[in-house]
Amino acid sequence: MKQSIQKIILHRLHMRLNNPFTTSFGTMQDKDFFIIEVIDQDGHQGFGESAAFSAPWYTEETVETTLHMLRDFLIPLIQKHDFKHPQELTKIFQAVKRNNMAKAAIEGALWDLYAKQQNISLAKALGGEKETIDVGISIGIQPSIQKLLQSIDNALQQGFKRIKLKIKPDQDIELLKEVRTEFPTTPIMADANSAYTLDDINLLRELDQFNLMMIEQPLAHDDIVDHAKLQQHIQTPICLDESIHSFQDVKKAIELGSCQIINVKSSRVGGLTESVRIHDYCKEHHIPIWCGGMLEAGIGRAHNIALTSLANFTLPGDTAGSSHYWQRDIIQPEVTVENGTIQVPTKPGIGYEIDREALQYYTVEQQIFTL
Ligand SMILES: O=C(O)CCC(=O)C1=CC=C[C@@H](O)[C@@H]1C(=O)O
Ligand SMILES: [Mg+2]
Repeated sequence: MKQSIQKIILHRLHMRLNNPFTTSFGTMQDKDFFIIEVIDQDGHQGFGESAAFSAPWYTEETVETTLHMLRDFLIPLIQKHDFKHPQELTKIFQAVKRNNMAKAAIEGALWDLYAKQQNISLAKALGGEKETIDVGISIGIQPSIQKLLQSIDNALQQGFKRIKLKIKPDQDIELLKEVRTEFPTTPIMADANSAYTLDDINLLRELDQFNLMMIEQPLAHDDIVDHAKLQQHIQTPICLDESIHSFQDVKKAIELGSCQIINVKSSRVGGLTESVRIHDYCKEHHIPIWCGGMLEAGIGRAHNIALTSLANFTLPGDTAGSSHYWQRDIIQPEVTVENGTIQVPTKPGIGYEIDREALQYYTVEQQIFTL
């Protein structure tokens, strides 16, 4: 496939979220990111989207480190090496430690291109089987409990299959009590984004009364040992997010008993190839997984939908429709959710067209690399 590639274009986009997204680390309203376009000699275009935020609060990567990695290391590695399949990139990219979000951005574009060259959907290329996927919604920290209850109610009316809430110290037990009073049986999970330590074990044990589907990443972003200790003291299943950067991390976390569920974000683990490896391993070990989100625009969202079509993505992911995030998305048609489900596209590649006019509207900078 390498020989056929002629050009790589980095489009830098600025897009404003419809609603500010607040976590225990702060509030985000604007997204600065890259669309990576890879063009081959037959005119096929593959697209990927970078996930790192402007500041390193979620992982160590940022928009600027993504640019540095792509421009100075990853694109030169692609220019230098031959490959027939996007799976071979894992090995080629081994020359660069971590920087998984930068790797995933370009790997995703090459997977899309590969699927288009094969004239099959990206979902099929990855081994996906589902025709529709169940989705949930992630609700950021709200200014008041009334606002939160209202947001949950809205989400349920739209049909989302589960609700993810953000919690943090002082906005946990009381908040969940109020939520459970209003919504006693709704499938609800809580994401702590590493806001607690093992000293909070008694408080975290109190969460068991709320019958949550899971608690996501309660302890440190780089821990799997304390999570294993915590899991022995609480009934609520632990789901790991920030702690998982690779297939190896998954193996160790399962072996240690650090979690019962995994949130797979292809950006965080370095791409789709690693995500499929994680999927297959978790399936074999009866660990349910779901696809997380990074407030992506349409291209990243399309990749998430294709990935979620694999069989062991048994729990609803954080994949709301385009209009939840954006005034106007960069794909056509936009992603729509009906009764809490999204149709997996069957057209070649990601299965959505790029809205060139929207892409241009949001673009602030462009760099072209020839091969
Ligand atoms: O809607 C989405 O894309 C999911 C948003 C979401 O919950 C998150 C996005 C990015 C970082 C985190 O705060 C959080 C998560 O931890 O999963
Ligand atoms: Mg999370």
